[in-house]
Amino acid sequence: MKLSNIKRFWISFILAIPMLIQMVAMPFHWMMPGYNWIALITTTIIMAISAAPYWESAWAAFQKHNANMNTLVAVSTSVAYFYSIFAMFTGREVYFESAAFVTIFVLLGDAMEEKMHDNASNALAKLMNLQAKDAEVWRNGEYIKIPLVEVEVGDLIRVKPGEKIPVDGVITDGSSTIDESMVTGESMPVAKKKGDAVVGSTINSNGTIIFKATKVGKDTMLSQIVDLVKKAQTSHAPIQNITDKISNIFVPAVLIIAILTFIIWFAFLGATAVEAMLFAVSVIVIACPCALGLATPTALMVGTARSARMGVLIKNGEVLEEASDIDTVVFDKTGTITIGKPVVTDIVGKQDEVLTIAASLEENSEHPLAAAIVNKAKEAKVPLEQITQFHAVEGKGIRAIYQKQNAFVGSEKILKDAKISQEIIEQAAKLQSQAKTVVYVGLDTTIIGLIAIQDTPKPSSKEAIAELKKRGLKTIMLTGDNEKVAAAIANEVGIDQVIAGILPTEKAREIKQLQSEGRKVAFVGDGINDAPALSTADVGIAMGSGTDIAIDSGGIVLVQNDLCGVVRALDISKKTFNRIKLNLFWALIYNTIGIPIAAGLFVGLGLTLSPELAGLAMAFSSVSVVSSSLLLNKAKIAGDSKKA
Ligand SMILES: Nc1ncnc2c1ncn2[C@@H]1O[C@H](COP(=O)(O)OP(=O)(O)OP(=O)(O)O)[C@@H](O)[C@H]1O
Ligand SMILES: [Cu+]
Repeated sequence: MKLSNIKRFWISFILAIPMLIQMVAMPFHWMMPGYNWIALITTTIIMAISAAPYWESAWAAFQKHNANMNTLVAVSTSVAYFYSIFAMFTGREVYFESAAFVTIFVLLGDAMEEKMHDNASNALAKLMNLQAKDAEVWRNGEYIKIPLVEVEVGDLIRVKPGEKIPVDGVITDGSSTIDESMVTGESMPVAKKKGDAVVGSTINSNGTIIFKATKVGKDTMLSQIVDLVKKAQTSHAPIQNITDKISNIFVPAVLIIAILTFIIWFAFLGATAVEAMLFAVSVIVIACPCALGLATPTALMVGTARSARMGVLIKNGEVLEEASDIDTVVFDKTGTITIGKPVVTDIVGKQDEVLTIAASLEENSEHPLAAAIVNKAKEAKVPLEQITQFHAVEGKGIRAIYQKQNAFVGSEKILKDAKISQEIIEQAAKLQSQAKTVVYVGLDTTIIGLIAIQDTPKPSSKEAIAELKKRGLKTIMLTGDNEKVAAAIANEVGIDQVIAGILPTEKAREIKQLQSEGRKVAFVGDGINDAPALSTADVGIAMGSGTDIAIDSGGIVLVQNDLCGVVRALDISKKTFNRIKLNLFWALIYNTIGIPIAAGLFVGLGLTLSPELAGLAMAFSSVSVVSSSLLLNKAKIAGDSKKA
């Protein structure tokens, strides 16, 4: 028979009601008829149902020469129980209620934790239930409704206004606004048109759209989020090692203190054996560190779920602990601080010639700047020419043979011995100071022109950086771009410091350098080519694009492509970790204050603690730890408008 802790708690509690009545009636000198027998029978059932699992676990630990929390529960309850049986048949006073209530109170803590686990997994199950049940899919010349599980990658799916989008995909026809709040935490609906990505389980509000499924089943973004949160909730935080260590010394120490308490009272202070035994049992009960064991997991469970609702996915307790202690935030520039969709703004030199050569080369490049130049060429309708021997010089630019001449496009670093006129130098400096990236376009040893490209900061970057600085964090921008451009952008968004002109491969080294100066560094990047920097930093924060999450790359993943998520991530980590510390404090203070009282040190002041009261205090400390963790749902987090 496998009963849940919650059920066991209620059964035991109901069985214990007669003993409770007797305890209340005691001061009025009323004795329940047949009380001893009633107490013996009900307590025996309670021991069998509720105490036995603790005894078994304690016995298993004892065989391995270990002692754990269950040892304390087992020793205290079995001493009270077996002594009471002995007392009953030798005509002495019984203490069945001590055994029963200590068991019930220990169970209360366990039941609360179980309840929290259930609630947490229910919340996740609810998230999965957000999925549509079926989908309207194009099959054999018409749209037909099929169950969700039968949808395959590549299917064309029609979604009408007010319906749920069944799986992840890309719109092929139509446009609409879509409510993505359940996945991103963003409450504003997002306008989407042909070519835009959609996420399963979000709600289509006003237009009919047709989209092509790209991810189904376990691969959808929602499934991945649920998986990640599940893992995070049951993960371990390093601070728990302290808890484990404390428990390891604690339990044997408590048993020794209990034995000493018994000996001192009985042998030196003139107490009867029964009185001395009750002091010892109280010591064991009050010292039971079950609240200590609840302190970290319950807070982690609430904190990681809360952050997921805001579009911040924290991978595990270790990341959360690190993130609570960050003093420096390093940002990648392109696509992180800026939108990442650069556009050509100025061309210096013979416009058509410069653009033709640059675009002919850039057509072969994957760099974001290349897309800007190729787009501009299309817009200006200049013809592109064939090139040969293309090669990209990482972090510098590109080279190729264009009409038998050496052509190149890139930063100062690619120029080598090309001659630059004073006029070009001045032009470049002027454009750079306007926060525009300047690339040089050259043939053999002459610079034939410049192309200025602008990538504007995201609207939220400035505000997010101001919030970080308000929290006393140092902000640094890391970029391969030129110093002047970097400084201009940094100035625009309020970044403290720039590290510019570095190669992509050097980014991780720059972070190590900061760490060697004693800084605790978070790196924020887009997760595509920043993997080494993300993993070198104490905390790697990877930005998602709102429809795709780079789950592997960072310890923290932001669902939205927005720096406000960084502020939220650091805030919730700090709040959760502080809550863990507070929980540990409360869990320990009960034991520390309780033990001397239970041992009878303050008998002179009339202050004592019976085993039942000790059990109540212990239960109360578990309850206060669990409630304190639940309060994290209510803690104020910047930018979280949703009520928990
Ligand atoms: N395909 C290219 N076309 C033109 N210039 C290029 C190209 N690739 C690199 N460059 C030049 O090299 C510089 C550094 O490039 P890199 O890719 O390291 O960084 P970035 O994209 O400018 O900025 P960030 O480091 O913030 O992503 C660019 O600013 C540009 O001047
Ligand atoms: Cu306990």
